[in-house]
Amino acid sequence: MAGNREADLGAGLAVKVRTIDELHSLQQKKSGASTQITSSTTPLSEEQRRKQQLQSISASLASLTRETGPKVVKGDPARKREAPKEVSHPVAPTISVSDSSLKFTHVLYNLSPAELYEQALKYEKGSFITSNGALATLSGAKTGRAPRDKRVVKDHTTEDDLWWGKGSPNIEMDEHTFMVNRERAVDYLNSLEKVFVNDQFLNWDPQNKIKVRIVSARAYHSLFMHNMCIRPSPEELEDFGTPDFTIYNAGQFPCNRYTHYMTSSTSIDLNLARREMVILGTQYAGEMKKGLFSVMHYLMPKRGILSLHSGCNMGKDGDVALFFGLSGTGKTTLSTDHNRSLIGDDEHCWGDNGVSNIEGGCYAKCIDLSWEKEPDIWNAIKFGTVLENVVFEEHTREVDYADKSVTENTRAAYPIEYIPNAKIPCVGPHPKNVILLACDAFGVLPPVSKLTLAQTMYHFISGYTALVAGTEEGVKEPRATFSACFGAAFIMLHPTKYAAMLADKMQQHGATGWLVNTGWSGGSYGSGSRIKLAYTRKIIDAIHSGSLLDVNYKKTEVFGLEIPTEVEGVPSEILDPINTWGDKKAYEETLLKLAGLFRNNFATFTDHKIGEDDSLTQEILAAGPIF
Ligand SMILES: Nc1ncnc2c1ncn2[C@@H]1O[C@H](COP(=O)(O)OP(=O)(O)O)[C@@H](O)[C@H]1O
Ligand SMILES: C=C(OP(=O)(O)O)C(=O)O
Ligand SMILES: [Ca+2]
Ligand SMILES: [Mn+2]
Repeated sequence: MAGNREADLGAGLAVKVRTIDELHSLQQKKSGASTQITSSTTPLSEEQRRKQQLQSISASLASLTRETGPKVVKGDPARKREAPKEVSHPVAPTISVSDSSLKFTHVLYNLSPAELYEQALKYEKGSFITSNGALATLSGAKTGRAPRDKRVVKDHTTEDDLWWGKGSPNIEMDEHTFMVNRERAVDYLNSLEKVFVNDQFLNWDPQNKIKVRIVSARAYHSLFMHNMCIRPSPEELEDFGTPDFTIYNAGQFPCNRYTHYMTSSTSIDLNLARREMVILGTQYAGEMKKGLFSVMHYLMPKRGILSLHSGCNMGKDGDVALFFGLSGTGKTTLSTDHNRSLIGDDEHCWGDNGVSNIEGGCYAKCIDLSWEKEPDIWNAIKFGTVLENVVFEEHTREVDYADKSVTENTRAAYPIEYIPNAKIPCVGPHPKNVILLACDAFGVLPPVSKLTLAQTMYHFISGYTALVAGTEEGVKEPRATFSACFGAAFIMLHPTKYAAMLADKMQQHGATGWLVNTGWSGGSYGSGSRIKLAYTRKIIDAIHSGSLLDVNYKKTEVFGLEIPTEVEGVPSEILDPINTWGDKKAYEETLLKLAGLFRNNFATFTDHKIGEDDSLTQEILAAGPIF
């Protein structure tokens, strides 16, 4: 027995392999990702399914103006044992066709975060693991969106459907130019040894789910979209089929300035008829998520569903709040609330059954992030999270969130379930409160005011904020901005269309509108200071609990806003901004200056009717500042 035991021990400790290669082959086992299909139709064999998938990807990457593109094969070119065997082209290329068709492009299909980390760390300069486990990446020369380079194809349908001209974000291009850029992007992607393909979903409302495919050249982009879109289950992926919308992200490669309509080396092109988007000349990952948001702003209203640039959360009693606001006004920060479940931080739909998040992740600003102020966001920065453009200590890899050396617009993209109280699936009932966030750099808007429906519409259409530096290119300090529907950069139809839908839904479901200034108090930017996040949170708490409906109000001059005289946990004197200004005359002047800006901005909307109801249009026009 004793002798045998020794032999057993020896056998148990030694690995049963004969070569090092065999040993390495033991390390990674195939997971049984594919489950038994229980549908009534004849199930496809694993091989048939793979073949269909490859054909679909191959079709996405086909160069439309050439005989063929390269051969598409699945798998990492670095893994020699998966030598390309399968060729998906219907016709075998002959030597008379171009060289590109003789080449192989490997497709890295829906890789896991761990695999994407390895790809990024091995092949993409500027990729590092930070001490919290996140993947730090650099987005290159562009660290914010480029709205002046966003183009939309004007064709016979979009010509009448979309909002064009002054104030519209839709810069026109023609179909031919789109195809020139598309071919440029596809050729660039096909010239690479490998591309990443993500097949994912948008919209948690099962009846209005959209299938998206993202073809990109960087693991960073693939991981970003893995986090930001809804992740399919293995079964859903097997049944994915043809995508409803495809992004070609060739961001490392510029557009050609000799191409008609091009004004810089960057172009983000949307073709609604082809259901495609092409990105050239910018690697800022936010373009992809916001590009898809634009698509939803077109598709959803066609179905009677309102698309919203808002955060959304829900209390224990099922009370839902929407947080509208431009970049940097606090949608992500304030919808991430330890006492409430998070439905989403940025993009939602409001339909007949309630609200649904469009995305599967959050994209938080992380400049000056601290555990004390934003613990949930801090804790979400861990393995799997993409940390864009942050600076870290070279040895410990500890992130310095205060460092703006690369950009002010540093970001973290993480799956929504990284927030502990995320509501999965990300849907909820009809909203009770609609909170309009404005970061007022002039420091004259009250920290909170209760709005009438007409005022809510007036401020929704105005979409005022001081654009905080960073998210859009070339903005170095806060500046007053008006952006219709708090998202003019993303809306596709005329703002009054969305406004009419919002008014209708708010009326139907009895939602209360609020205006919350998360910006300056005690003076304008430069002399005053930003309202403490802790105070804003107290104000938001009082809105959620309903207690703010039961306090006394007074009406402000000029803007005619109803402001509470007290809010629990907030010093009463700051509730009326005039109290916080030392120089009262300067306050009056600044107030009138801002009112003038509002009036000028709204002039473009005065000729438009909002919905069917003429009296509402008149009320909205009267709900602006009076001076
Ligand atoms: N009073 C305040 N309310 C909300 N955010 C504030 C406030 N003061 C400072 N901030 C900061 O402003 C930023 C808001 O950004 P974020 O929530 O990402 O905006 P959005 O999601 O609307 O783009 C965060 O960095 C947050 O810490
Ligand atoms: C990513 C963006 O959204 P936000 O700043 O609203 O979070 C953006 O506007 O580029
Ligand atoms: Ca946004
Ligand atoms: Mn945000």
